[in-house]
Amino acid sequence: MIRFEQVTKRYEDGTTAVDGLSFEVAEGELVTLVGPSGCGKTTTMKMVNRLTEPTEGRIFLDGDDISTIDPVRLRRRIGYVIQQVGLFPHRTVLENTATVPRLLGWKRGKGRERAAELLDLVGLDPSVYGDRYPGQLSGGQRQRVGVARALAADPPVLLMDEPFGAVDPVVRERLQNEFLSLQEQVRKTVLFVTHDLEEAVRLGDRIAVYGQGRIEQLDPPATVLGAPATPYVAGFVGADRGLKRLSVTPVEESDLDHPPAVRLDDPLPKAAARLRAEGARWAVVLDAGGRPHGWITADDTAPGGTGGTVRERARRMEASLPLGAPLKQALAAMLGHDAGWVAVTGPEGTGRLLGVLTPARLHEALRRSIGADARAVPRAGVAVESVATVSAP
Ligand SMILES: Nc1ncnc2c1ncn2[C@@H]1O[C@H](COP(=O)(O)OP(=O)(O)OP(=O)(O)O)[C@@H](O)[C@H]1O
Repeated sequence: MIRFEQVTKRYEDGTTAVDGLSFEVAEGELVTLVGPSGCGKTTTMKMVNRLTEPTEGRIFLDGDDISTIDPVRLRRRIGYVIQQVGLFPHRTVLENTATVPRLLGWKRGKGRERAAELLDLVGLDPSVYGDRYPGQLSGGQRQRVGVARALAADPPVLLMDEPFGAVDPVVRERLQNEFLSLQEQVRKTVLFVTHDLEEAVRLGDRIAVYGQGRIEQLDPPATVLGAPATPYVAGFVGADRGLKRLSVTPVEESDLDHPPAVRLDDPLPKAAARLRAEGARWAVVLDAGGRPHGWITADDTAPGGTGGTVRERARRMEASLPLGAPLKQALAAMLGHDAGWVAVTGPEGTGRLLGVLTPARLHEALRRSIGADARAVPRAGVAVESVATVSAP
């Protein structure tokens, strides 16, 4: 959806803000850009909507080289949310939200209808807030209007530059949660700049960790925390802090998925029927005691002539851990076995399968852990970044 090809940006004074950047963001994916001040995050964003032009390299949006698209038309395809929301002070919330539809020449009624819909979507009742002026809103409410306004023309892409940077930690957490559920509904392709690692972990499908002008690692949050690609990334995630987060968060029963399970001694047609009935592409294979043995795909169960049992076609998978084990152990098992899931067993001693943990669910568990910590800290005087000081003993 968005593709950077060897993009470099040198400002006139000789500063190289971005240096040979190549990466891709898939449709509907949310990638957070995180890194220290001045490492080129904002420059990266501004090149996407052509507020800044690259010195070298090319950027593609949905396959189109953006240097060939008129900037005004380009920006209609891209919503932009920044920290200083930039609402017009003398226009009402509804009018502010309808800015882009109006610029696009929509009929006034249609624009206002759409604006009201969006205010609702970001949790602001249009009948209460629509006629207010920005000065009559809290900081968090203003940010919500900023998000609603960026979504007004339904652009496929959103660029968000520290959108929640100016609000206090409690409001920020609420805005993050709201934005996550909003994103589940609208599934935009999002580039999200933050200097806050926790925010990056919580929101990102993947995190791009910036060094000076370049991306040091672009991976799902759990991988960035658990397996930093370079010493720089390890330093940035603060070995202690990131690993502690994974080390102190246990795998819980609610984190588990439950794919169909078949037994080693089941006849293949029975396994095939089970998979068909559940519309699944694979099943966990259990031994006679209900302990995980491995897995089998729907293709593996396809009739091969003589029938036979699951045992003959099952694939071995040894990544397994007990319920309550830390996420770090789960991640290590996934990475160690190059597996897309790990078997989770319990209760104590029996080794019986309870369910499986996938990378996506591991990420959710991480989010849960961050959320729980954020709620546990007192409202005043706490920097949301200080995971090390608020993590469980
Ligand atoms: N218009 C400009 N002219 C010259 N240098 C600039 C300009 N804009 C940015 N820079 C420099 O480019 C580098 C990258 O800046 P950029 O704003 O992209 O960083 P950032 O990672 O977004 O930082 P922050 O987190 O502080 O916003 C910095 O060294 C900055 O001083």
